[in-house]
Amino acid sequence: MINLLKVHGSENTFFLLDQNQLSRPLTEEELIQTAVKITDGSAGILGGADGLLVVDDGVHQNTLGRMRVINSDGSIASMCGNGLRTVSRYLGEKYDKDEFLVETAEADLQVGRAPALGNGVATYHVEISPVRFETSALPMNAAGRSELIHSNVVDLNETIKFSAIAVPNPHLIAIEEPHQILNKTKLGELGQRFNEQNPWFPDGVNVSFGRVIGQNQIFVETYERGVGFTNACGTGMAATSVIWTLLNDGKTGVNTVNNVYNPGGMVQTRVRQDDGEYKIDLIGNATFTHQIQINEEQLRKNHFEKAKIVETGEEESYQEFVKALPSYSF
Ligand SMILES: N[C@@H](CCC[C@H](N)C(=O)O)C(=O)O
Repeated sequence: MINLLKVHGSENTFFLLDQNQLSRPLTEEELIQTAVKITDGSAGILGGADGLLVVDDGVHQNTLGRMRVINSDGSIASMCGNGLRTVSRYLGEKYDKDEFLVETAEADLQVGRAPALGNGVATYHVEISPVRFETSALPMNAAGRSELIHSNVVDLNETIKFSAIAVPNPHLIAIEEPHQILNKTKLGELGQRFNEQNPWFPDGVNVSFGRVIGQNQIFVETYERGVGFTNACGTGMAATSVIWTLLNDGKTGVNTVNNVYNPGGMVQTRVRQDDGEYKIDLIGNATFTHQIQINEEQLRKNHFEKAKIVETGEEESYQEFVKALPSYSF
């Protein structure tokens, strides 16, 4: 029998598969098919999810394991902040380690256990890096601009100022300005437009709106590439924190801890500068909601009907934590 987990970080939901349990690992093509099927709200299980997290042994020395991320539409992502917290918890508990490195598509990232954000809420910190501002890193065709930081690009939208940043997955960020009101309809329109065939983002982009609430407090909502609206996007919140730091509005800064509220809860971010390079610490819940047991043959055929599913009970503590938070929306 193979054990899968249903997990979430700020209610950004995933299935987690450790390939070490399989008699032979699934190929990338097979993993994509599994991701599309299991995350499908009607064909999958437990109402589907936003993506599939695949854990394998690390190839790089000194890493405890490797994480790969497949979005619900089958596209591959280079990074996932909320997912990495849950993978970190999985690996930390499997190997009984508190601080270690996890291999991801572009970097080996420092992760570890952190003080609980709420009663009974397992909490992990993960490093988000590398951070790049070159539009070519997203990639983005930005009318000849090599960087885009809080700028009007009339082609994208006449009034909203955008920033482009790769962490290393691609993000387009708009932080609401005084006297401006950004709304969810606009976020959805932009998210859809930049994730179908379009002249600016050949590979699509995660689009986030941020609203500064107060000193070190911000609300962020994201339309994700390969998924659509999600309750939270860890890399989106990390990327928005970097852009907010660059705005110099006196409400945040390097090395300060921000509370980042999202539709699924709250995480913390700390933007650091190491040797001139930005890195972000993303701190938040790593909740396992369900344990799933499935026969290997059924998993290989993507037949999930006979899977045995057991609730962990962790969601109750997470919901208690969320109940105590202020709630915001665009
Ligand atoms: N939800 C994730 C990001 C997942 C990948 C993203 N949709 C992409 O395609 O880049 C997060 O928490 O960072």
